[in-house]
Amino acid sequence: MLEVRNLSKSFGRRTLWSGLNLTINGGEMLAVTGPSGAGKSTFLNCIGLLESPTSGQILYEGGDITRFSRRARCRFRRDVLGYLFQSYALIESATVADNLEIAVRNRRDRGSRCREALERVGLTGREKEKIHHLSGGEQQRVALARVLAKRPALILADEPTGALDKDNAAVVIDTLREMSDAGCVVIVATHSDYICGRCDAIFTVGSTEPEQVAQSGIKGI
Ligand SMILES: Nc1ncnc2c1ncn2[C@@H]1O[C@H](COP(=O)(O)OP(=O)(O)OP(=O)(O)O)[C@@H](O)[C@H]1O
Repeated sequence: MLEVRNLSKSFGRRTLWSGLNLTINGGEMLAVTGPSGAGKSTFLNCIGLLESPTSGQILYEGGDITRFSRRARCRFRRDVLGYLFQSYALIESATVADNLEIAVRNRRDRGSRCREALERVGLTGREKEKIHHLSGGEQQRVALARVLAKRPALILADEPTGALDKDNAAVVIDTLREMSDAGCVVIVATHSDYICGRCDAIFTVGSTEPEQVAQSGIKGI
């Protein structure tokens, strides 16, 4: 379970957002929306420990991750978190297989997990290709396969379909929905009404609590 309590973020004198509260359980998928510049990426980056909030708490399984030591932050990123960026964030000069294998710590099932993940995103047989030879849609499917192979409990996806055509976007959203249904906490920053409709709740950055889309346990606190 992830809880955000009274979270605020300012850059200098500019307050992006303040007093954010939400609770999201495993098995739930939350859309984070709001106008360009509202601070969606910054919100995800605070949860992903890439940025620090100005005040408030982010609790994961009861522990305040904003107070983690350097070592605990590394462990959290390594063991819990999966990040999917609009810009893919792959190692371009490396192969598809290299980009996936780096995400799986357990050597014993590394090969099978990577194969399964590539099959799920429709890239079986492409293991030896270099990332920079792939199309944008294929690169995002590799990034998605990397998250699948890693099997994180918390997935942060920042505009994951922003640069994709309809078919590739559908693979990404269907897969994130499946991972959520399998028990992950999934948070997606998006401008897309379609993606908002696939989520259990919508959180508009700038408001203080999420709005329900369907029956779900996500609630403001
Ligand atoms: N390190 C920083 N220092 C100062 N300002 C920053 C920093 N990072 C982000 N900002 C500003 O914070 C605001 C919110 O940025 P952010 O990328 O979180 O917005 P967003 O809602 O994700 O936007 P978009 O929908 O366009 O991606 C922007 O005006 C940005 O310039």
